[in-house]
Amino acid sequence: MKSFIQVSPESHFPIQNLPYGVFKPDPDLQPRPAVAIGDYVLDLSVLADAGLFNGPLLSGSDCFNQPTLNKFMGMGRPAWKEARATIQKLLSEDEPTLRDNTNLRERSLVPMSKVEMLVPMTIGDYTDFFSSMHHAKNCGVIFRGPQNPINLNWYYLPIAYHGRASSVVISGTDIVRPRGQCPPSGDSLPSFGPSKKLDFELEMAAVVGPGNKLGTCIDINNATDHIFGLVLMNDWSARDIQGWEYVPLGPFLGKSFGTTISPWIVTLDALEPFACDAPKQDPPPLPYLAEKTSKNYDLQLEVQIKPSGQEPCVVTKSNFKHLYWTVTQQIAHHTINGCNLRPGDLFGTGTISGPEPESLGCLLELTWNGQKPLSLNGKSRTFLEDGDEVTFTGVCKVCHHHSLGPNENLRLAINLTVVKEMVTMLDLEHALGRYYLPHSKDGQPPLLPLSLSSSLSHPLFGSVNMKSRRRGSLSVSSTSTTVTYTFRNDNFTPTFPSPSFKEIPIKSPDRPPTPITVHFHDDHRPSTAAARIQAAYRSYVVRRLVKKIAAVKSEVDRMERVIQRQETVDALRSSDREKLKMNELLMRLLLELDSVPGFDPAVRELRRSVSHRIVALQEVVDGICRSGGFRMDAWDWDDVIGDMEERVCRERGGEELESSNQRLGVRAILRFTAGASNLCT
Ligand SMILES: O=C(O)/C=C/C(=O)CC(=O)CC(=O)O
Ligand SMILES: [Ca+2]
Ligand SMILES: [Mg+2]
Repeated sequence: MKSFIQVSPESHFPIQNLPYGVFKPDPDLQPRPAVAIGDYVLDLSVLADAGLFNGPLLSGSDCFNQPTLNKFMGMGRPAWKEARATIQKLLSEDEPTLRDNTNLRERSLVPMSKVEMLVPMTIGDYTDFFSSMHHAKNCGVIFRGPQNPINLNWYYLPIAYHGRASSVVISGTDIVRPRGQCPPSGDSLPSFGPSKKLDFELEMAAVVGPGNKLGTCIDINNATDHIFGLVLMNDWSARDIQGWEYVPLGPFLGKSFGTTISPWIVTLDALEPFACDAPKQDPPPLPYLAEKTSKNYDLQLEVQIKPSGQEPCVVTKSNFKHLYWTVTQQIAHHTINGCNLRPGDLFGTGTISGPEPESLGCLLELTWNGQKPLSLNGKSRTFLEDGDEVTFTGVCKVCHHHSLGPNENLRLAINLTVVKEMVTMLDLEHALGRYYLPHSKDGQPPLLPLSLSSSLSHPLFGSVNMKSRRRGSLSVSSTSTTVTYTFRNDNFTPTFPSPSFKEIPIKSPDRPPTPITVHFHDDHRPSTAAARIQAAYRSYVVRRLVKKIAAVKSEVDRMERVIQRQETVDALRSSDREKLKMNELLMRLLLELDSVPGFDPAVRELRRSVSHRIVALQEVVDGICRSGGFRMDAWDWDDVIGDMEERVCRERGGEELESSNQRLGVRAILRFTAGASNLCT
């Protein structure tokens, strides 16, 4: 079959392909569905308006007068076949309807170079599988070592994670280098910053057709009818962020910052001539995953990286046929629990790596996690750099047993994506700086992130609740410098109709003046005013100090949780360095508390209770280290606590112990030991 439109032999879009997409002919016009033919996009809304979709399923349908393809996708294979037959006929060289109608041709055929392509469907859900055995094996060796690279479950079910649909973007969209936490190396704490291991993942993705209702499943042998077509997909991955965060719940921020798809969806009808047998599965799949015929497509894939200002280099060549789990098995598995699929849902295949070293689908594998750099234009390269353009190409080549002419290479669309340094860096830095302190001035490692919200809502603070309101502050760590104070606690009834405000700057040696606002109501006598100012100032200072203690307390909570973990116990027992580190951290918390002046009894009490908890933790750490090779559950906790009490009494004086158990932190130890033994049973 040939079109009346000239299609060059190199084109991805001969009349045999006719992939679907959505485009805008002009920034001000509505998006509309199209197919690609040669160097043109064919506007399906124009053909529909001209009444040219006149088959039984499509005549009268508005599926091509939509800004996305979801409606058409939901109509199912019979409608897709009818549309393909109509479009192929309209474009064929012998058919005069479009060929000889200049006006219709001019309105419906738009040069591809002039249009903007959009993500062609609303993607409600996006799932990314892990279906190439070569990829799974290589990742397993890299992440977990060579002993047992592939978990047993991988051989029984198509593993996947739920990806983020809202960050799926169309080819050509800049990808911002993500920032995040990267794993600790050696004894350091996790670091934070732009990812240094930004990677591509060579994937394809299936776009779901009709889908299924919640509570039903799709039979494996009908699953093809739920696949509208395939796109190329790049699941951009930040390997350093991913490696730190993915245990135990799987990929999260290391992959959610962007996923690129090609603009054109190639239908399974177009791919049919290139179907081939999928790999034989051993062990055989469970019956719900066993298909009568298990098909892949012989679809050659290639990735090029073009460093900024340089020539592109091909870095890998793979093939869709290497997938172990087929897309139909993915669909059957995804729905076997009754999970519903909807038109437009996206199913990533997972990185498609082949068996050869030059057919690996991502830089993680190609450079073995950066240990074996590639050479790009003579320069050594491990991961992606800013300004790189990554291009995926998929091509089905003519096979001799299909009588396709020389024009009839079937090519999939190009995916062209530029990576740029992120633009929102400043805002993000600002927002994160409050929670994560990269380095303190003295070069000490930071205290780990402090969370104030949990501490402030802790009952411990009930007695110093001052009913303050913060103005304009949504965040608990707001740095708002205005404290608005009403005198509820000072025997004033808050029923004044229109209070006036005064700002009173407070000077302190270490920070710029901070105004606080005092509400004056109908009583303006100087003595009352002075008393109120004093009270307001005092409350303000108390709150500042409480906040400081709260931050330390929250860190103590965290340390208590950390110390309860068996890994921590093991590390403390086996390494003096760990013990030293832990003691230093606890000591720094004590010093931090010491810097809080205790002129107010409530503040003093609070400070004391937190410092006693730290002392108790120090005792627990000592106890753990002294307990040598025992397991936590084998300890005699009564002895441990008895020892501690005795020692604390000896060192700090008996009366304090008698005055309150809680103050000595013994209750904290008891709580801790109860938690620890629960943990171990
Ligand atoms: O084998 C592992 O422990 C982990 C592997 C991965 O996380 C690989 C990966 O990035 C998943 C993907 O291909 O999207
Ligand atoms: Ca992936
Ligand atoms: Mg992704």
